[in-house]
Parts: sequence; C-alpha cells; structure tokens
Amino acid sequence: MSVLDSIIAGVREDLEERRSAVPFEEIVARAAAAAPALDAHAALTAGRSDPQGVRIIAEVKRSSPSKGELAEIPDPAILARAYQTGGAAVISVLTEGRRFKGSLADLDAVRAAVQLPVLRKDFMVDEYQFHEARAHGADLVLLIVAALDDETLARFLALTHELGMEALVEAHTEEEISRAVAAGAKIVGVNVRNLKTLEVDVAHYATMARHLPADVVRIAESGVTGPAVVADYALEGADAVLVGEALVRDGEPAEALRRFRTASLVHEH
Ligand SMILES: O=C(O)c1ccccc1NCC(=O)[C@H](O)[C@H](O)COP(=O)(O)O
Repeated sequence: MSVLDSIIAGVREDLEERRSAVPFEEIVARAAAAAPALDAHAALTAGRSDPQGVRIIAEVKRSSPSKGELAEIPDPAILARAYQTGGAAVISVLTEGRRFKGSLADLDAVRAAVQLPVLRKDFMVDEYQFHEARAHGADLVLLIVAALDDETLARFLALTHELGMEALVEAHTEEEISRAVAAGAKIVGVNVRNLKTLEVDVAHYATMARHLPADVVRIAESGVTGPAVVADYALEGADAVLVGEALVRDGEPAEALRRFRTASLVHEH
C-alpha cells in the first residue's frame, strides 16, 4: 500500500466518526448557513507581473508523514495572523489528524483570525467533506488527482463550485495535469513531492510547467527551503507558491513570508 493509500484509509475511518456525530443533512445545513466564500481565484491570480511579487499560499502544518513533527503551533490563529501580516494571498490549513496532526478546530481558529481566503488542505474522498469544509468557513479545497478517478474528480469539482468554493487541483505528472484540465480545473497545482514515494524534486516544477495551459492559475507546491526556490518557481511561470515547512520552522514567519513573496523581484538568475 502506498503512503497516499494508507493516509486515505485513515481519512475514511475518521470521517465515519464525524459523520456519526454530525449527520449528512446537518452538515449540509451548516454549510448553507455559512458566510459566503471569499474569492480565492482572484487572490491567486496575477503573480507574474505583480510588483508585490509572487503570491504565497502559507500553510499551517504541524507534522508530516515524511518528517514527523515540524513545529509546535500552540495557536494557529497567531501563526495565521503572522502570515497575513507578511502578505500571504491564501492560508492553507492541514486538517488531516493522524499524519499531519491537523484538525477542523485549526481551520476554525484560522478562519476566525484572518480576512484572507482559507484552503482546507485534506484528502477529499467523500461528498461529506466538501459540505464540512464550507461549514467551517473554507473558501478553497484541495483535490488530489492521484487519489480520484475521472468521474469523481469532475463530480467533486462541480460540487466545490456549487458550494461557492474554488478547488486547487493537484497533479504530479503530465497525465495528471491533463486529467485536471479535462475535468475543468481552473487552479492547477504541481506538487513536486511525489505522494507515493515522498521524494521531493524542486526541478520537477519546470518540467511539468510547460504542460500547464495559459488560462489556468498555476501553483507550485512543496519543497521551498529558501527564497531562491520561490524565485525559480516564479521564473517558471508560477502564479503562486505553496509553502509549509519552511514557514512553520521559521521563528519569524511574517518576515520569512515577506522574503519569499519578494524573492522573484530580488533574485537574479
Ligand atoms: O508533507 C508531506 O510529507 C506529505 C506526505 C504525503 C502527502 C502529502 C504531504 N504533504 C502535503 C503537501 O503537499 C505539503 O504540505 C505542502 O505542499 C507544503 O510542502 P512543504 O513546503 O514542502 O512543507
């Protein structure tokens, strides 16, 4: 069983517990009663020519399957406010509990703390999770192409849009990019981390970027260790860059974010 399959097996078990506590009809009603979603698409567009620099999706990431605990985050609201101060475009909150030690409580705390669009970053495999994301104030959800067949991907994308949210559709290979685009994705991420082997190769973004159509918002995901990596992604056409570990491990996340955001302006290649 691959790492991705084993994470998804745990996600399904945890989901059954939540579904017993809050039935489907109730979560649908809570989603319908939530404040309207913020426009994540607009927040992520126009990175390339923007004098403010490339857009950053800043992640609240406590732990990971590849590295274990990354940082103690006693209050995700404080971290999220620092990201907002540093100029983040979107805040990503990992809500998977077993491997990433995230939770919906983290999402609630971040939602209440910032005025930016918020991404519920999880392994979305069931309709329930989409209503749950909206009920907890998410504006954007993650759809991992490798985890979904074509019919489910298209159905989940449609459901995301019906609920007023956007989807970051994540691919790792050329074939997955084609499947994302065929399903109608408007925001496509290339994750340079292979979720089956956990190998990270930042050069993979450049190889894949040429397969991204011009009319999608392009996101480079993972592997940022410093401003030069962000600059490379931006030079390869990324509108936005998703950063987790490098921000949560930095003692000054607002400053680190500012450095990353302006990296494409100050780094010459
Ligand atoms: O981070 C992991 O080890 C991981 C393992 C298996 C599935 C997903 C995983 N991470 C999710 C992400 O894609 C990252 O949290 C995100 O892109 C930020 O990456 P980084 O900046 O390298 O922390």
